Amino acid sequence: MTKAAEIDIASVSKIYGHTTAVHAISLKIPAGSYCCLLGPSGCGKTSTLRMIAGHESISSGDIRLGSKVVTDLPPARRGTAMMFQSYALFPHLDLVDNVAFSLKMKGVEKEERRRKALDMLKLMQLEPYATRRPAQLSGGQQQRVALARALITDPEALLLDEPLSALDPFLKIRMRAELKKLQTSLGITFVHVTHSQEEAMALADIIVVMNDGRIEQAASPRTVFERPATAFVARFMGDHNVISGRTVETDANGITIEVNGGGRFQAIDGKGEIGEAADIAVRTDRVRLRETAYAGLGFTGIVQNVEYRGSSVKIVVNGAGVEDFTVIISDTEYFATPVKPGDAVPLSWNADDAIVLGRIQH
Ligand SMILES: Nc1ncnc2c1ncn2[C@@H]1O[C@H](COP(=O)(O)OP(=O)(O)OP(=O)(O)O)[C@@H](O)[C@H]1O
Repeated sequence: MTKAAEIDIASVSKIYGHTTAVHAISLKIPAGSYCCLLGPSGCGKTSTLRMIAGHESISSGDIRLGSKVVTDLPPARRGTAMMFQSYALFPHLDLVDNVAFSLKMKGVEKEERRRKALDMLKLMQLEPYATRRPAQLSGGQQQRVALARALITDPEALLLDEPLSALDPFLKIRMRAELKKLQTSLGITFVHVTHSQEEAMALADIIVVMNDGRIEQAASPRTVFERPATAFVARFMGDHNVISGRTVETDANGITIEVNGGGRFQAIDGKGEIGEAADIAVRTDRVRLRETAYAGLGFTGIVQNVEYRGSSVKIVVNGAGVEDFTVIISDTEYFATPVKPGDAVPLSWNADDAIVLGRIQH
């Protein structure tokens, strides 16, 4: 099982009646990569996954798996396999028959499909439970049966719809590591739908952040986190302050924006037209407290709230026309000289910790 296929989604839309769930998205998922489709409820990630699987028709556009256009092929002929959120196991069948089910549908004769199912159960370390029914297993074991059942068809790509959501937090983290290990050892393309940025960061080679049926950014976890393309991505990934204003200056290094009724802020790495609405992002953990701000790279604000988090402390500040500006500092730094609500504190950051965010048309 070493074959893997690139998935090429070209200008694909999904329209349900009057609702456009997916707006002409284009995306190439490299062969053998772990891709997470990430976004809030209703952003179109499940529709996208189901169109790749063939469980949902494609309203317009094309999907290729490797060199094959699969747009109009039924699920079983695409070379993909899907693992459902609820696992969709048959309660009255034992594990061998659950796992062998799709081979039975394909007309594979009994001995061969039992042998393949047992091999698959062995791969998932479920061999001792082969004669049990799903209800006699733990949540994590049921998930492994669902994986075995999807993988028995020897797919080029495995599609997973919120595969960890039914598990308790402890098991979720353990199964997450197992999924990653499995993907690495099989070498096939995984596409995994999740609304958890932490899960996507932990697993993915490519994170595709979706919002309102569109792709806001598709890049490595590090790029998505350190260089969010849009205000939506910066907010959704968390740990960024988004400052919105209008561009008042531009130069080769970037732009300066002015916040409505407030201060001016510089950011690198972006372009803008004078007078245009613009957003910049500043990492919450890159802001320094009590160092005097120099032009455009900080401001003095009033502390609104202080939250102790153990190894760090979260401080929320208002000032210069910016509300709820969040600063995360280490517990050591905080307790050396604590601040409290009502205190005025200067904040500053380095030029390369403020980046210009793009806007996409909705
Ligand atoms: N069968 C359907 N008929 C009509 N509208 C649908 C159908 N399925 C999904 N939608 C709508 O399409 C949009 C995208 O749904 P989709 O399930 O793809 O989102 P999602 O990002 O996977 O959300 P969730 O995380 O809640 O599953 C939503 O507005 C949803 O209400």
